[in-house]
Amino acid sequence: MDPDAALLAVAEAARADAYAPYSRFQVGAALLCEDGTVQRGCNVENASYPAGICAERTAIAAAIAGGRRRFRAIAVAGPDGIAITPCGICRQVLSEFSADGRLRVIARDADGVIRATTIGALLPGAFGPDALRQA
Ligand SMILES: O=c1ccn([C@H]2C[C@H](O)[C@@H](CO)O2)c(=O)[nH]1
Ligand SMILES: [Zn+2]
Repeated sequence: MDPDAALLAVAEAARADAYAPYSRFQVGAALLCEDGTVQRGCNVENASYPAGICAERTAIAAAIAGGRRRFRAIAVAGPDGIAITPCGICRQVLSEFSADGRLRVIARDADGVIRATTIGALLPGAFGPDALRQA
């Protein structure tokens, strides 16, 4: 199987773990780490709505907590027929761990076609760790 399709299949499986009783919009993520491991993520909502966290960030947090900080790609999957693209907060968080902006971001478009881009294309001119080092 094509590597993007394989990673997306993990993201699609991860949707089943989503805790999304409020939006009923289940999202799964699969984060390919530089060591070849794949960390799953899913959205985790909360009765206090703003406390909810997206699938992309649960995957990042779990990977970091597991000692992995270098990532190659992330695949994200939502309900069939709906194009998913990481929200602004997730773009910022993903960008923190992709100094060169080359982290690959994979998802299906509304027609189900697999599309890949980079975090640098999704968040050009990102504010990053370098800015704080210069202060
Ligand atoms: O890329 C996305 C977009 C949305 N969501 C979640 C947040 C919320 O729980 C629900 C509806 O926005 O979907 C994600 O996890 N990732
Ligand atoms: Zn998000």
